[in-house]
Amino acid sequence: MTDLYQLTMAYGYWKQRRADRLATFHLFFRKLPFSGGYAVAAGLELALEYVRQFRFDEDDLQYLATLRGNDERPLFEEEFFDYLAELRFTGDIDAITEGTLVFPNEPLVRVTAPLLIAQLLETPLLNLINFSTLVATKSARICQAARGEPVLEFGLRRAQGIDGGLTGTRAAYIGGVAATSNVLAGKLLGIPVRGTHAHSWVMAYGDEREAFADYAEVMPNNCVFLVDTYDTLDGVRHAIEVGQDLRKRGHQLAGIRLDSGDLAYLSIEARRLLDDAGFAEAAIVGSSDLDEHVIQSLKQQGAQISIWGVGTRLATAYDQPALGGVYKLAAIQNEAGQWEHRIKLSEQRIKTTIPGRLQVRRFLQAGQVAGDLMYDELLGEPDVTAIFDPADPIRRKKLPANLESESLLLPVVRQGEVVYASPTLAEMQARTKSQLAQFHPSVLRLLNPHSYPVGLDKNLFRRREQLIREAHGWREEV
Ligand SMILES: Nc1ncnc2c1ncn2[C@@H]1O[C@H](COP(=O)(O)OP(=O)(O)OP(=O)(O)O)[C@@H](O)[C@H]1O
Ligand SMILES: O=P(O)(O)OC[C@H]1O[C@H](OP(=O)(O)OP(=O)(O)O)[C@H](O)[C@@H]1O
Ligand SMILES: O=C(O)c1cccnc1
Repeated sequence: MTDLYQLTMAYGYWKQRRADRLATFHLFFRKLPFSGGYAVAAGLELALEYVRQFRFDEDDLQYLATLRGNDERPLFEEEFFDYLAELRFTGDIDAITEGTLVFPNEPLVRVTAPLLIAQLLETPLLNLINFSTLVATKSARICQAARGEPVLEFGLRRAQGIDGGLTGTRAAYIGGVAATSNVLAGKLLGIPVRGTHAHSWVMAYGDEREAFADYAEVMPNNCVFLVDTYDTLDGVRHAIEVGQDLRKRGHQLAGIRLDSGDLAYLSIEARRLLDDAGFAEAAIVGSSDLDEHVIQSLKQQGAQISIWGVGTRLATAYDQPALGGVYKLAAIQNEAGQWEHRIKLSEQRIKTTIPGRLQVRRFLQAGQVAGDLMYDELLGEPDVTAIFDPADPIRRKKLPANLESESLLLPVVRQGEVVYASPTLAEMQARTKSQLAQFHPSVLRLLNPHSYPVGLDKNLFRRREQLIREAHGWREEV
């Protein structure tokens, strides 16, 4: 599971005897998704499982042997397959744990390994981390808009294939949803599952009251009636009537679901009808193309929805279909075994990479985050006096002395062995929640958020500026 060009480079490194030089790569994104103020890291456990299982099977090699160049000769020579057959991941990986809030340019994953294998991991790591981080972020935004009320993930039918559905549900759960309609995710990942019924149940009967009554007969302990098939408020009245019968049988009407029309108006009216009939405990589930913006607007309108069903726009990260995470070489050993920095220039300053072997230190002040400082372990201990914006040399944030801090990149693989026990998904979800509590609301707001200070320590900033000058062939500082 990789792109062909990773294998063409791997072949080249092997032939040119560069395969075993140690190199450090960073996986990071440059721009926050959804025009938001934060992202939620996710996908690490999946990436570690990939690394654990990494190897070329016999049938993989047989397939690669069929590939031809433009002269119809084999692309790879036979001995390369003997090499690949023995190849295992032998390097080190450090990574930011799932559920951590992350920001542009910070390495979410750092790989230090023989060049050939570190390169081969580019595509799978990006595939596994990008989508999960994107959906976990979307989920956190949606849950934030719901202000602690349960969000149910209903997106499987619109997800990008089976794996998109499963991975999407996993990430949505890390971001904060309470449960999913996705039974496969329940079975395989232990995520709580919930479900109501569809319009087809009511349409199969024609008579709505009879449909609700029959449903209540077979499933008295899971009655959330979808009331909008014909006339929504009549539907609420029918739900109440069946709820009264349920009570006589010793059960409770769990709630109703609204799936069309003006959800603010209808939920307020439905709440009144339910309360007047003595069903104050019955929940009102709202669904219908919801996302964080619609939920926020409904809240502002006083909508009486207590559970939010969100499908398409969550599972597909509808307004931004991809996170632009990249994987860049930042340092490599030379022939003598000494580490050298590497930088990629760009006309856009923000796209010029950050060289070195990076660690991220997050500073805390009175329980709230103060800023993230990236530094280069190859240059030694960080200078913790200020955070320099890599995109703008004028912008820097001074850090008070003796602040509490935490290193975000943790050792997860050492010499090819996974040394990190992934937390449970529920623990990852709890981490997202506790992380969100550490950030100022101005960073978290959905519209035009304040940008959180993330940058380089003085040593790395200077080193990078020097490398930029050298790469341009400028000798003097201007
Ligand atoms: N009061 C409201 N304020 C803002 N947005 C709302 C409000 N009520 C509903 N919406 C949103 O407006 C959109 C309405 O969608 P649309 O007009 O396509 O049809 P619908 O009412 O859901 O009916 P149907 O499903 O039958 O097509 C949905 O995204 C819904 O979440
Ligand atoms: O709107 P979403 O956020 O994707 O939530 C899931 C939707 O899936 C179901 O209906 P479906 O979309 O199949 O049909 P409908 O649009 O006609 O209700 C459900 O009734 C929700 O409307
Ligand atoms: O259980 C539900 O209400 C549900 C499940 C999937 C999609 N829409 C709604």
